[in-house]
Order: sequence, then structure tokens, then C-alpha cells
Amino acid sequence: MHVVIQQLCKKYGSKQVLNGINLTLGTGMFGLLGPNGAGKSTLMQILATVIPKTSGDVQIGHCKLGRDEREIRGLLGYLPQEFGVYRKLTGAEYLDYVASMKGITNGKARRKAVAEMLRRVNLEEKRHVRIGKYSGGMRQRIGIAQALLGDPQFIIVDEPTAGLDPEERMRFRDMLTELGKDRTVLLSTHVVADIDNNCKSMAIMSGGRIVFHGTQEQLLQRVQGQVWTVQVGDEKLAELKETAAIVTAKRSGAGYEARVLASSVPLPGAVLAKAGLEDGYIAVMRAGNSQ
Ligand SMILES: Nc1ncnc2c1ncn2[C@@H]1O[C@H](COP(=O)(O)OP(=O)(O)OP(=O)(O)O)[C@@H](O)[C@H]1O
Repeated sequence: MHVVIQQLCKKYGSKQVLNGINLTLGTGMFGLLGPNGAGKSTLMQILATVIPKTSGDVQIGHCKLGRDEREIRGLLGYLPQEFGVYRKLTGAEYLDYVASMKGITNGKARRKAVAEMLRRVNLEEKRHVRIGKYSGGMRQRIGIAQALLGDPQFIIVDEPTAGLDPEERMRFRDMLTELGKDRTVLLSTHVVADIDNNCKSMAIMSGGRIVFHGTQEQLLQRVQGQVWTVQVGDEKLAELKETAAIVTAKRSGAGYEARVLASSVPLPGAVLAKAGLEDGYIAVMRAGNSQ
């Protein structure tokens, strides 16, 4: 499914939260990366028809946001950041409720869909337990289950791995990868590591704008030949912070091993390193410019 976002804006009072967003998504996983407060959740909520846009156009398949809300809700699955509202319902009750909202009105069909989804996310045994008693991983799984009810072609997932342990994190990512094979999956996160190899296309948001939109390779190309590691003491590190962009500084021996972005050797002894996504992200955030 194709999703085309053009000049999308959102204002809360006089506060401009989204400022002229342009994005095109196709089949597969699309990673949206940005710091807290960048506007990612606002964008997700607009696409999920939870809140209205202020201006701009969004085309989801053959539907238009602002005109075809009901049809759009039938096309998409949305996993929001928070689930607090449903803590008192059991997993099965919650999925039954969501299935009704998605228009699965036939009781038998609904029970079948709910049972199938509980099995798929491995929560059959916990179906009569209240969601408030679920672990972080279980809550994410019931979240993805509700998002997948009705077999949506566009899946929106907001900050999916918060509160998950490493194993749950990996399982969750595998599940999204599988879903992305024949659907459009939009994944928002502030954790660079969540944007793994499966998100071929990605965007970076900052201050309500898209500051990068392209492939992972294109992001890496931006910092090719500009990432250095260098061993420094406390004083040199402070000096370096003034003159160069430091990606990380890890304690090493008596000083630090600093990872630095610079167009030429930042200090004598600095060694050129292989560029990673984190380096590209830091470079784009510092430049704050759009592609
Ligand atoms: N209902 C609201 N009224 C006023 N301002 C809001 C409202 N909702 C969000 N904002 C503001 O909009 C900006 C973007 O918030 P948003 O939650 O979309 O960012 P985010 O990138 O998803 O970050 P986070 O991961 O922290 O949620 C923030 O400055 C936030 O304070």
C-alpha cells in the first residue's frame, strides 16, 4: 500500500508541532527516527485518524485523510505508545472490543479472529488475565495483536521496544519484519538500534520537520570518511567537544575512546572508523538541514 504525505502541518494553539511534512511510504518497513518531542507521535496519531491535521494532504491507498476516515480505520492497524486505558480488560475482552470497533460484527467471526490472534502472539494462556497485570513484553504483544485484527495493509507502530527485554525486543522485531514483507509498516522510535537492516527506507524528524528522508545507505554515505576514533584524556576531550561532533566517548584506560565526526583528522593519532547509523543520525541532527 502506498502512503503519500504532502505538506502536513499540525498546530496546537500557536504551537507548530508538525511543519510541512513530506513523506512517501511503500510496501516494507519504514523507520521514523527522532528525539523525544520531535513530533513522531503526533504524526502517527494523525495517520491513525486519532487526531485531525491542521493542513496538508495524506493519501492512504485510495483514501484521503479528512474525507475517508471510516475506510482508513478499516485499512490500518495502530500500536500506540501507551495502553493505560485498557488495564482493566482481559486480553480476550480487549481484542473482542477492538474487533467490534473494526467492524467484525458477527459474534462467531469475532471469536475466531480473537482466538487466532491470541495464538499468533502466544498469549492464549493469558487471555483471561487483565492487561494491567501483563509484563511489558506481553502488553506489546497484545498491542500488536489488536493492531493486526482485520488484516490491515498499513501498520503504524509507535516506539515499539520501550520496556522490552533484549529477547522480547528481538522477537518483536522479527514479527514486524515478517509483517513488512507484504504490508506497509511505519515504525517510530528514538532508539537508533531499533532501525535495523530491515528498514531500508527511513526518515529523521527534528522539531516537527523531516531533516532526512532516504535509504540507510544514503544516510551512511553522508558520513563516509568522516568518522574517527581517538584516544584522549579529560582535558583533550573537553577541547574536542568545542571543536568537533562527538558521537560517543567511552571510558578506556586512563582516558576515553572518543568517536568523532570530522571532515579531516580531528587530532593526531585519530583512526578512520566504519560509519554506522548512529554517526549518520548525529550528523543529520547537527546539520539540521533537509535533503
Ligand atoms: N495535545 C497537545 N497539546 C499541546 N502540545 C502537544 C500536544 N501533544 C503533543 N504536544 C507537543 O508536540 C510536540 C511533539 O510531541 P510528540 O509526542 O509528537 O513527539 P515525539 O517525537 O513523539 O516524542 P515522544 O517520543 O516524547 O512522544 C512536543 O513539544 C509536545 O509537547
